Amino acid sequence: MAPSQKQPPAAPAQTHRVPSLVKYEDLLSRTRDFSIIESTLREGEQFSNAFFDTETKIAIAKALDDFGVEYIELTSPVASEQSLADCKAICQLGLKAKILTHVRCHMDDAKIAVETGVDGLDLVIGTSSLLREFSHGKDMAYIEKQAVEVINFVKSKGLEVRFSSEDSFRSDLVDLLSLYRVVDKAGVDRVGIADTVGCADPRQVYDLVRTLRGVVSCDIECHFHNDTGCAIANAYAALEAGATHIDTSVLGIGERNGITPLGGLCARMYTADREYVMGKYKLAKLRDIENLVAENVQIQVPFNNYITGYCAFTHKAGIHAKAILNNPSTYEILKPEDFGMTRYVSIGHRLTGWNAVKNRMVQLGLGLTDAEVKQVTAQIKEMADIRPLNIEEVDTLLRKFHASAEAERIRLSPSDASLHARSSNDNEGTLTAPSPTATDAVNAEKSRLPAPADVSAALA
Ligand SMILES: CC(=O)SCCNC(=O)CCNC(=O)[C@H](O)C(C)(C)COP(=O)(O)OP(=O)(O)OC[C@H]1O[C@@H](n2cnc3c(N)ncnc32)[C@H](O)[C@@H]1OP(=O)(O)O
Ligand SMILES: O=C(O)CCC(=O)C(=O)O
Ligand SMILES: [Zn+2]
Repeated sequence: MAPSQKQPPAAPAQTHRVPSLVKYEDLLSRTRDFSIIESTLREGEQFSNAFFDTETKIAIAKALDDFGVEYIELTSPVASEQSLADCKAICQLGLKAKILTHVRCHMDDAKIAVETGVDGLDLVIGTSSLLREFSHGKDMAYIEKQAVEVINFVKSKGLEVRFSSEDSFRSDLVDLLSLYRVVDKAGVDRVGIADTVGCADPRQVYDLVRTLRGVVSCDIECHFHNDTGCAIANAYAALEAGATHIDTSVLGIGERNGITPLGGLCARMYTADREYVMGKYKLAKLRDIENLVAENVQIQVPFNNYITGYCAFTHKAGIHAKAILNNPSTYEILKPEDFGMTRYVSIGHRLTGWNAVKNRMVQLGLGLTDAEVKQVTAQIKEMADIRPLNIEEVDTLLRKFHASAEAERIRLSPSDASLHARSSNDNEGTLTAPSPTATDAVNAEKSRLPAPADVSAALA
């Protein structure tokens, strides 16, 4: 570019807003200052397949503690003798995370719970007319009186206490806010909002939490079911509106199809503030925690799971692959290495492109000219029109192609052969080979259909 055409140097990126331009919404937001209440050992135990013996509960609690969640919520000790014993056992582990147990807002339950050694109680009672009529049969006046009584009792024991209204989004708003005002005045540490049936959308969540933020001075916890697919978005909207605590479970397990998943919430919050999330959670442990829980409840980690799904960092189409190899930010919002994962570029299919194939050639140490890479890419596409090839089949094809290209070069001009081979090795810095955490993606490729005769013959 001629000197006269030079652009002025770019202004430094603006990282802080001028105070007068900070919006009220930004001041409310807790997306950079929130806590996770991990409820795999409470809500997760309500998942249809869940049965956690003591040893498993302890392993899960330790893993979550190591990951860095701020709270671990346990099943009510009133549920069974073993639940009581397990609650006590987990309290004795000396974990960094605070241990909570989840009980009905009733003195009988609270009296048992405060003796277990927990750091706090999560009290709950249904406030929607449906639950008042068909679950516990109590009216709002009774609920209010009971709530204050139980809160005072728990506080008198020096424990943290949260009060939550089950089915908040189908409860009367005036009833709800009056109740929360009363419990806030009674000195509750947190109030909870629960979308028990998964009916809420992010806008409703934002409105309710923001309104509540103006009514109570205590912390606000939110619990979102995923029946209509909004559990993560709702959690994010709640934090934007000033909620301070979000309930999660590993892989989202819980009643019906569950709640906000721990991994999904991490992915979302990392996108909002990578350093903050990486600073407080050991993200590379997610995969092991999910595998531990999946194995215990006899499910597979879903293919499209946030972060750890087998194809979460697999890139396929040629246009994507080229750009990814030049700069991964082009098609990745999450950096796989931040989660102990590995990127994988899949090439044995008809959507592949020569840039991706060239990259694989370089990985294999096989030098070809760009024109030759384009030729072998055409061969891959032709074969992959019959069925996709796995990585070993692609490698076989590339090696065969390379050997015959080399032989041809030597035949034509023996002294120039090695020059050709070296000329295309200029892309080494951008390589991405299948590696241990990409093995799921590689194995999936291998397990596809057996080779039809014409494909196998070409590779033989
Ligand atoms: C939305 C949620 O996930 S809330 C959390 C759900 N968790 C659990 O249910 C924990 C596991 N539950 C259990 O082990 C049992 O249900 C128990 C021990 C809590 C109660 O068992 P049971 O006494 O046999 O009652 P059952 O489960 O049939 O019915 C629930 C009882 O709790 C009462 N109840 C429900 N919510 C509340 C509440 N917040 N405060 C007081 N009582 C309540 C109901 O009225 C009903 O009592 P009743 O029929 O004896 O009058
Ligand atoms: O205690 C809470 O806030 C939530 C209880 C619960 O699991 C629900 O309402 O779905
Ligand atoms: Zn729930």
